[in-house]
Amino acid sequence: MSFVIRTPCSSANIGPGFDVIGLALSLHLELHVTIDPKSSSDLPLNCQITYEDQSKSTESISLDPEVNLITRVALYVLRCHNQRAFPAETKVHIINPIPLGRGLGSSGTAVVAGVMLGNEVGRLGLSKERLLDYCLMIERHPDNVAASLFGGFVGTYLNELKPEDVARIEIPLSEVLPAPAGGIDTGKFNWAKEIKAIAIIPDFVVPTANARDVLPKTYTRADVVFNLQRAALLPAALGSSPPDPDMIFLAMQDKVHQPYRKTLIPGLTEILQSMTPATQPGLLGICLSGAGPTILALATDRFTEIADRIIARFASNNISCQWKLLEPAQSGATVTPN
Ligand SMILES: Nc1ncnc2c1ncn2[C@@H]1O[C@H](COP(=O)(O)OP(=O)(O)OP(=O)(O)O)[C@@H](O)[C@H]1O
Ligand SMILES: N[C@@H](CCO)C(=O)O
Repeated sequence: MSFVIRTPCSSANIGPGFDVIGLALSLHLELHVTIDPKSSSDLPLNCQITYEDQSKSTESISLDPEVNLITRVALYVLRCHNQRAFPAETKVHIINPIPLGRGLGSSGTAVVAGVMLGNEVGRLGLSKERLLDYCLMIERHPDNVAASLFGGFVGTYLNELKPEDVARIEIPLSEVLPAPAGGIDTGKFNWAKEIKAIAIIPDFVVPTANARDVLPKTYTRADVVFNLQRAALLPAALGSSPPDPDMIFLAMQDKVHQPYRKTLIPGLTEILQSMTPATQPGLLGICLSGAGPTILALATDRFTEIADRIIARFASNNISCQWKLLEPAQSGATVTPN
């Protein structure tokens, strides 16, 4: 048996939709999987991992199936279904173009790929809605994993779990969560075909955990209302064709996470304020991608000019960047025979 799991990366929040709104983007993690029970060797947990880095990341990825995030998640799903290891002679070749720890959802994408892998090799036949529950047991916020799993531009939610249920991660999910814990709204939001995403990816890592630690525990009513007003506008603004640049720019403003993350990302405030649709033709809006440090600029044209302006701002803080022109990935995670 041989198959490929393809999972898009994501940009979450898109400004005001902190932990709620996510967008799947056209940069895909691939797992090339073969299972050959006839060949015999003594693989740990029956699994051999090989890794091809196309992301130019400096961080190394473990090839131990009990440590590697993708296979660890697959084992969690398998063990919840009384399967202790991979089927004999499972080989997983990972091809990863997603930069690690930069705000393009590398970990959420790996978690989605991992639950898809567990579902396939264990022949579990779980629905994507149920797979999202497994993702949430690991990732805990739904915006990035829901975008990678379902694809497109999504609004997501979590049901409230009791803390004791959340803590029972080793218990089979069917006992912890008889009903789905979270999901996406009744459908995906529309995305206007003219809008492309420019990802400007600085050459340093911000672990998401650190970027969450700098956020306050409480907010003023004024800041909450500010974000709610803009988050309510955002899907309509980004779904309307032709796009209205002023409406999109306004709808992408945020007071819940970006202002606090400036301590981790030199020049962040200046970059977010450095241009508007009035001063940069083609620009629609600009935000931090995920927990950063990547900047996501939405635009209809002049992509190189917009990227160059943001790269120059980072350069004035001695930070180099790469950039990519991406589009929404509508299909989400897929499995195809090889
Ligand atoms: N393909 C992969 N294989 C194994 N581990 C991975 C893979 N991709 C990411 N990871 C793990 O996830 C970590 C990065 O996760 P982190 O949540 O900090 O950032 P991110 O997901 O890239 O950004 P964000 O959540 O802001 O979008 C990496 O350091 C690595 O340990
Ligand atoms: N919503 C998350 C990013 C996605 O992992 C955050 O901003 O911390």
